[in-house]
Amino acid sequence: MFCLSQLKHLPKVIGIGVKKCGTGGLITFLAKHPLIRIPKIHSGETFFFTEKPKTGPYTYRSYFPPTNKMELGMEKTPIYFDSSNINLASTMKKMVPKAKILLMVCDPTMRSFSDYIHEGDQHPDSPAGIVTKQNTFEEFIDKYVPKMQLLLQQSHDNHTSYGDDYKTQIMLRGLRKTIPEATLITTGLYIYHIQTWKTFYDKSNFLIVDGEEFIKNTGAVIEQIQEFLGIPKLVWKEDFVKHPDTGFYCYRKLTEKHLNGSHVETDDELRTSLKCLQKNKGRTRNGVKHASPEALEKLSQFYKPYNKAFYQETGKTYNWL
Ligand SMILES: Nc1ncnc2c1ncn2[C@@H]1O[C@H](COP(=O)(O)OS(=O)(=O)O)[C@@H](OP(=O)(O)O)[C@H]1O
Repeated sequence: MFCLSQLKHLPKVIGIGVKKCGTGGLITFLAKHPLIRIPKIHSGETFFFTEKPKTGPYTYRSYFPPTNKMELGMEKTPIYFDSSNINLASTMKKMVPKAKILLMVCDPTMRSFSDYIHEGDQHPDSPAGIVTKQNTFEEFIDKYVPKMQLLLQQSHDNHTSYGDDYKTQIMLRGLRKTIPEATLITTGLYIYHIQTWKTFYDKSNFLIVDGEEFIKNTGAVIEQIQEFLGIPKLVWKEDFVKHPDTGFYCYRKLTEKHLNGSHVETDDELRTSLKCLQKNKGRTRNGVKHASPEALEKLSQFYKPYNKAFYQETGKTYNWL
């Protein structure tokens, strides 16, 4: 008998994070490409490597829709990047050695505030959600930044460079279990979390995307990713249009009538034709929810040396200092 699961394959593309950097937009817009196929569950998030890696490749494969030789199965689970399991990258490499990895980073200060709002709204009973209900963002920063500074100082000993400090990499990942709400801050210490990925994936299979750039130039970033994945460019810059109210890019396939200008759309027509991300995306970056500039400045000062080290590590200057 013909069995669909026989046509299921392991993914060829995995988005590993970073949480709140735009990973939802990344997978949603990439899935507009006819060769990219994503799991139907949880916005394409399987959590396989954090929840059940021991169940093996057969289980992992079962999450994906059937794909032919040309098609690329893709998932993204933002927590992979800095999960408590330091061996996650090595397990992934063993199971899907040829997968291309997408890492979307963004300004860690803005990421932290976005995560703070997200946990309070989406997971009010989680440790982070409870802390966000009990503290304003400013109070949270005043309590937890000094705590993190102390832990980092104690762990760092005599190390001169940040990234290769294995003890601190382990310590930060361990905080997920001991002080879970601290991840609102520690996830943004990219320089530590990237180390294990660097060990297992070389540049040809690992693309770092800037989430801030993605917000500003969504279509250009999506074009760049298609190049990296080696698939024909079928989703273009021109397929993305800014929503007249939110200012975020949404998808709308460019058609002949747009090209020849035979029909000029009203804002209302535009609103109904756009395929935007769900409503809980875009709460902080366009100022619907805002934090005090002082709290953001404190956090940004805290991240500064770690951002600099990350710039050096990746050989790219982002705009977060
Ligand atoms: N096109 C478009 N529309 C709406 N929102 C956009 C878009 N592109 C990027 N973003 C930013 O994505 C942020 C959410 O990040 P993630 O999708 O990674 O969140 S999650 O980890 O999956 O929960 C989300 O963060 P918030 O602004 O805090 O909601 C957005 O700023």
